Amino acid sequence: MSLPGSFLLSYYVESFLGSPRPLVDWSGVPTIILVVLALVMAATAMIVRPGDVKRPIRLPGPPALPIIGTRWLFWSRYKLNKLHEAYEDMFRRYGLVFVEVMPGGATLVSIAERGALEAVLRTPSRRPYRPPTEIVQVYRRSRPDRYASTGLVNEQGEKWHHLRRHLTSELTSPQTIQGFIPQLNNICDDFLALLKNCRRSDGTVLGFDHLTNRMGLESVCGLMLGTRLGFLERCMSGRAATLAAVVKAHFRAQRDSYYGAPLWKFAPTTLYKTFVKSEETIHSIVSELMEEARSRTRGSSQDDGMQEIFLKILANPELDMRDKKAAVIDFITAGIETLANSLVFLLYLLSRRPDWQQRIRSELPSCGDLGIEDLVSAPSIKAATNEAFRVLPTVPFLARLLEQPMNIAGHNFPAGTFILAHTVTACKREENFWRAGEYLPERWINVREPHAASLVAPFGRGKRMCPGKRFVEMELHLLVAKIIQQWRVEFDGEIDVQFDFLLSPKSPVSLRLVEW
Ligand code: HEM
Repeated sequence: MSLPGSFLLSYYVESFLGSPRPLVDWSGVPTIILVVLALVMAATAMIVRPGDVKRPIRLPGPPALPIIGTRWLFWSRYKLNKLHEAYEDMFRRYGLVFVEVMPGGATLVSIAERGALEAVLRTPSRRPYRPPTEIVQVYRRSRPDRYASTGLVNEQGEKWHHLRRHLTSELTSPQTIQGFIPQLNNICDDFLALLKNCRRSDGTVLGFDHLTNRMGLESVCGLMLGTRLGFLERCMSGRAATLAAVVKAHFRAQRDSYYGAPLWKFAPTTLYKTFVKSEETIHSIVSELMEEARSRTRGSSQDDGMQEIFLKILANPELDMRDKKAAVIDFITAGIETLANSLVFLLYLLSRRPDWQQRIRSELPSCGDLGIEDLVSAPSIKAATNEAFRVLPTVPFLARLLEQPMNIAGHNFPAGTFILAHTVTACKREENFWRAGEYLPERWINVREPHAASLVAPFGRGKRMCPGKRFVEMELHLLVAKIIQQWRVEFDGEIDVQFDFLLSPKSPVSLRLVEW
């Protein structure tokens, strides 16, 4: 079926299903828009050849069609859940700097050339502009009762700066995060106990990714809400399972709104409804959790690192209560999958290096709680983690809008150009790393040139860098240490990676934890 045909069909199917419309009532406007769109596309496709469409920036790139630009590629040639492979293919076809044309004519420049990446990511900026996810913006702006802003992840300029200043100072403070280590030891021990329970006699853990998701939930909620929530108990509550599922749906809906047909902007499509449902479910679960955490902390004399972040956010008079809640939602959704996926990828890559696992084990005490000093005296863990972030990070590219005109790789780009900085593609190139395609943690201990370390940016760069970085690194190091203290990690074959707005392992993942 033709593309306009599919648009219309999906709209009418959804209309017949008759669910309530979350946007204003357009009554009939979608039909008119879609019919006009279909007619214009059909007419222009007959008279304009793809090569005739003018690119606003003269650079190589896929052929652009009228109205939909180069987006047709993601609806035909490439699969959305393999977007990372699609970009690899486009870099092969068009070179390390190429341009896509978005629906409506704006350009999107993808770069994977070292000089270009360094120029974009190192340009100092007080308020870096990361293009917001439009579907989040549209929905949150339609709910002023719940949201005073579009939130830290999606805000820009002064509003972003205000949120960032008031929400992240505790999270990025080394003292606060190091104060969390006793609780993190407990969370890791509970995760290991859960793994033990789920291990078969040969050491296989089926659905390892689901368990890491629960660990992500428990630790990020623990960090943000200041209390343990029981996601690692043997029988997980329905609420935890729901939260894990809706966070996944939330990411997928964002991915589809970005790269799929932009129909949701005109009509309440299934995609928009899925997004709204996931956002609303997350909002109501997080509201409940915040209430519970508040009453538990009121009644407890517990005075440890865990409560600090939550209580300080709650007590901050500079923030609107809606912004406090939105922040907890954003931190939790930003943290769970990223952390869980990173752990799966790291253990998968380590399974190829039993010798490196031995080396890690030899640097650790044989059992017991681990402190910062134990992690510092095990440099092989840091090397293994850095190398996993180089080879298989969960965020494969960073998005920026240029604040000033810039010359990149010999081309002049105006201010406002939308750039996708593909750090992971650059990290896999031989001119940037010695034996770039291999997982070699030793390169982080004995550097072999070329070694463009600045290209490894799993948490982003500059002032918009991930505020969870310090916490995540500590937690990943602790988890790897505790797992390797007990078991050797094995995995058969290659892991199947898909793009769910983040790079994720295709579920379910099974790996083996074998006694030493
Ligand atoms: C392995 C785990 C994680 C990875 C790989 C990761 C990665 C990233 C990346 C690449 C960005 C964009 C940075 C940029 O544009 O320069 C980001 C932003 C962000 N991350 Fe993370 N993240 C992780 C975990 C977390 C956790 C645990 C939290 C919360 C506790 C968190 C909260 C955020 C927030 C709020 C932003 C938006 C910051 C802003 O725009 O100012 N992330 N993260």
